[in-house]
Amino acid sequence: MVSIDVWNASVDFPIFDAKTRSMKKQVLGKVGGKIGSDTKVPIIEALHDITVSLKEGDRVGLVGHNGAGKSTLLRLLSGIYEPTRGSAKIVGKIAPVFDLGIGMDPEISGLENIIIRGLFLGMTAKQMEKRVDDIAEFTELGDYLQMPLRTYSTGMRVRLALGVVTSIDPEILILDEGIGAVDAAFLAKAKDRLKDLVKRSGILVFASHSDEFLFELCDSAIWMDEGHLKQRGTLRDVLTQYKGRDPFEHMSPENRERFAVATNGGE
Ligand SMILES: Nc1ncnc2c1ncn2[C@@H]1O[C@H](COP(=O)(O)OP(=O)(O)OP(=O)(O)O)[C@@H](O)[C@H]1O
Repeated sequence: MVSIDVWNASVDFPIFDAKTRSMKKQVLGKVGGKIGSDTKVPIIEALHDITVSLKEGDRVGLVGHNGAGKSTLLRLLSGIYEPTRGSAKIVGKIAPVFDLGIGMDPEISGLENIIIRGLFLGMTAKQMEKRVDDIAEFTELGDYLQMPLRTYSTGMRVRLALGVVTSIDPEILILDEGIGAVDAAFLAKAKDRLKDLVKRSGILVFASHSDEFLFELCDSAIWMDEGHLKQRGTLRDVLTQYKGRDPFEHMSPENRERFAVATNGGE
């Protein structure tokens, strides 16, 4: 069984390059951090006293303003950051997808990159070889897959990366919003694959600014605010508090109906 448990965790970033008094003031004024008492180095407390428990089947959206601590929390939940104070326990294999392009080598072909990227996401070479044809078909890149990645346009790279990411079998899937940065037509095609990917995952945590995308993939949510966990609840409740209005108000009737059934068991 997969699980993530975080107890009273804080994550601090010391800012060593803010040496002058005025620069320290500027840094701290912006983010409301605090000066470390021993070192006089300004410290930004990106996460403050977070306690959260995630278990098999959880599909959690992460919302909050810029700088609220979403990316830092995703990295804490992935085991990439250790808490400065408090503790974190992760049971399960993590597939962190923060940047679609990461782990791609521009000098090798698209086909070779499919295997390499899969390895980065915790798959074996054998597993990836079985999926290459399916990924190739999805990307619609044809003969380009034999060419080095540096010859691809940005959009072509995103297709390749999205094809690989949606082919894996993650125990814990941690997605940052960059995944939405694909052209709309291709995203529509990727949506079903993304939904299947989420179905295969034990736990999903997904940071996004898009209500519709959140409703597609998540049923509950966490609202981060200035490094604090402000609210955890159903996706609809959290978005209503966070945005000050019910997200269903501005949705198409079809989506409203679809998401209401998925999240609240009907309105
Ligand atoms: N490596 C780092 N070094 C110093 N400060 C950092 C670092 N990473 C994040 N921070 C600071 O921690 C705070 C939280 O940042 P984080 O990136 O987690 O926010 P976010 O909610 O993901 O924002 P966004 O929506 O803009 O991506 C910010 O004040 C940010 O400046």
